[in-house]
Amino acid sequence: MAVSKFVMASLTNCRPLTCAATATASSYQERLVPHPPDLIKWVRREGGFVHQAIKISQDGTNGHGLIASHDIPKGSQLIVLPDNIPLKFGDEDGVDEAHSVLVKLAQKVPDELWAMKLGLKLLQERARVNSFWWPYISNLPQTYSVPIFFQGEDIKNLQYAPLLYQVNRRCRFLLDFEQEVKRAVENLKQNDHPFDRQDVDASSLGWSMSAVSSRAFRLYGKKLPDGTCIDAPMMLPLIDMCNHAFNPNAQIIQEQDAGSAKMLIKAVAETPIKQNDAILLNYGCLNNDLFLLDYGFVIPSNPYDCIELKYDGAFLDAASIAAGVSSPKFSSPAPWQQQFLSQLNLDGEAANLKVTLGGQELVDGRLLAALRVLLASDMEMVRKHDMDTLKSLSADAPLGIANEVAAYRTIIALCVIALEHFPTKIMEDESSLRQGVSASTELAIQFRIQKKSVIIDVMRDLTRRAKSLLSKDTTACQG
Ligand SMILES: C[S@@+](CC[C@H](N)C(=O)[O-])C[C@H]1O[C@@H](n2cnc3c(N)ncnc32)[C@H](O)[C@@H]1O
Repeated sequence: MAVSKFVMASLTNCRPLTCAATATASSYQERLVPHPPDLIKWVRREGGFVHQAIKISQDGTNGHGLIASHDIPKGSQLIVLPDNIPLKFGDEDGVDEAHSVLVKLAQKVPDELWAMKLGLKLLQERARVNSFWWPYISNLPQTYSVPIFFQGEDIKNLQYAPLLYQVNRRCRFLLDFEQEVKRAVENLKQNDHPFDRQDVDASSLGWSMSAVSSRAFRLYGKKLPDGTCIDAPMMLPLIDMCNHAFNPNAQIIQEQDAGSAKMLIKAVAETPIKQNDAILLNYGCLNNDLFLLDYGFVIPSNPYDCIELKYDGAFLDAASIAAGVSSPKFSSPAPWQQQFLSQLNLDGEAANLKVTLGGQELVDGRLLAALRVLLASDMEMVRKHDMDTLKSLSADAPLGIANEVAAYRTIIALCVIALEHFPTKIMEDESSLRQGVSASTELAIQFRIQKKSVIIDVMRDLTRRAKSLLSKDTTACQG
């Protein structure tokens, strides 16, 4: 269920909350208006600082970006934003009716969709004719490549149930929230209306949620009387033109302004930056699900990408039989094994059955411990080890080589089953890409290729580990 593309507004003499109807690779570059104001000049005019070597580049493959027009030494300030420039959802917006409607609507947004809360404020400013932030907002992309805007076929093309679930959840939320917004504003007077009496639909809500999820940073917000600060998402004009890298050359820091209690937000060079280098920030060590859902891109060979599986006894029995384990106990664990499963929160009413493969951990510690324990027959031997050792892949076969190899082989069999669940093979996906497809189909296919690659990498790694253990075992027997 994709949110339909933006509808045309019929309102005049206002800032319409509409967008382009079709998204192509080049439309992701297009801005809300054809020739938006110069963002660098605006930031300087409003009291911010922009290093003279910082320029906006419009010819990158990742949309607009910032580049250095000459070398910049490490530690240099690149951009400094005073407190008035970031766009936040704050108390300082006053206590008028329009703001209180916005606050009430924001309270109805679930926490994990925090981007929608700030999105309401962004939409309000987008609709406001004399918004202070118009020079910034008009420079925002017109469309986003996040999957809530994919056609149904491309959502299916993702082929990965946990992501399909998230996309459907977001689409359903936006469609319901559209009704919520309509009800909240239907009888309001022009002056009290948060969106200048414009129609807000699921598409415009989706636009603002995506603008925020792909550009906002979670920083320290308001200072509380006890001196601590609450975490607040904010949009950082110009700084948010930086694209992402896991090895960035810039970072964001917050500092108290010497002359006031207000915070300054700075982008600072973390490494020396060479002429023509892109200025890059790390958006976070995220898997491709989050990069695609929130930012609309996929990172090839992402070291943090992983696949999600459900811990299921019958499924694990099938996998371990396929791996050559005789009479596995996953669906009928002994009471002492069940106790371990409860300790791992893999059994019981409030169990969390989600486990992962890939990423930094390679095998979810809880899954590895469960496999080691359920494939063991000697309770005393298991009880000699603490849980951290049983969960750690770096622990050297804590329950013996045969147990360890059986655990690895079971995971490899799980991987084979998981791969078989994808309707296409990587070779077929690559062939589809070569034939030429739309931007969103390409993104969906790249996403699923990466998921399959994660599984294959886990299989390769565990096969290598099993071989190495078995060769150690043979050497020990011979010695
Ligand atoms: C904070 S904005 C950066 C500025 C943006 N490129 C623009 O045109 O306004 C984040 C967006 O930039 C793009 N982007 C950033 N880093 C990227 C990367 N490493 N690969 C692909 N797209 C990237 C994605 O569209 C993402 O949603």
